Amino acid sequence: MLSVKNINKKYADGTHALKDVSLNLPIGMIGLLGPNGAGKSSLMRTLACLQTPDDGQIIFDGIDLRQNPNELRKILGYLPQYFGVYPHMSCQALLEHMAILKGIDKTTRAHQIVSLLALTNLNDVAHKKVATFSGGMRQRFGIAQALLGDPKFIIMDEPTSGLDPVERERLHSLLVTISKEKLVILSTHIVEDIENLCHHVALLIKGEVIDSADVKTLITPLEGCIWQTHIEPDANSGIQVLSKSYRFGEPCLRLYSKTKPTANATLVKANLQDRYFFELLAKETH
Ligand SMILES: Nc1ncnc2c1ncn2[C@@H]1O[C@H](COP(=O)(O)OP(=O)(O)OP(=O)(O)O)[C@@H](O)[C@H]1O
Repeated sequence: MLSVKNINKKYADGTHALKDVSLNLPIGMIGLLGPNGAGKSSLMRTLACLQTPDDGQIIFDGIDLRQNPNELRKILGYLPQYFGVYPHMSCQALLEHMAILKGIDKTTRAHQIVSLLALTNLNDVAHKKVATFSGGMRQRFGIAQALLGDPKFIIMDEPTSGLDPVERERLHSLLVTISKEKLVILSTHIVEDIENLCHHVALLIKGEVIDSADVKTLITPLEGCIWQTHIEPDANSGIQVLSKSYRFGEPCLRLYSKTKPTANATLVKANLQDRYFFELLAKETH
């Protein structure tokens, strides 16, 4: 559905934000996972044709997007990480305004706004100013505006950041609903969001694609090598500690080792976070 070939992006100050990025992404909900500064927003902005890459090709559904940016506008819905709103406009008026800017005719936009307000659960606040919305309501508004024009390709940059658990869950259901028969790219550094929502994940670190596959394929290389323990291994043992979290105040460590690393360690199922931390550690040590 989306094919990205050899994209590079260097900013004016010399930062090489995207290094020969190539990806083949299927339809459905796709997670773009990477730490702060990995290049996720740079890639999103490039895919949305909001900035030009130095080279490379982006093909969506047979359309070369760099050659035909106007075609992209017809099929793209974009929710940026931060978006401004006109302070005095109501939710409904702002959707109307954005629909006009997208060139949607009067009858279609009237229908779409009614259904999008219902989908995003904003009916009751349709006449309130978006500037007065809570973070969650604002993100739901962001999704409603991104869906105007029924786009086939949707880009969402960190849609759940800063939301409370209830709003996050509400947003997750909404994202699952809208990802049917569309390509939805969701950028985040929250591994749990990706595990909950995405069937395919692209892992981006320091501007490079480390891997891109379905979650099971990404985890498989670590199966049989992830161990859990509450006792820190000796610093000189060379055992790789992937993560250290706490449960009820007790430490919980996840270790990577091909053989049983310590007497108290238990073999556990690998998860996406293990793979993510494994790759981060590998990048740090190289
Ligand atoms: N306009 C710009 N000019 C110069 N450098 C930039 C610009 N935008 C981003 N960068 C740099 O490019 C790199 C990638 O940034 P980017 O915002 O794409 O990462 P990210 O993965 O989205 O990070 P975050 O999760 O923190 O939003 C960083 O080193 C960043 O400082």
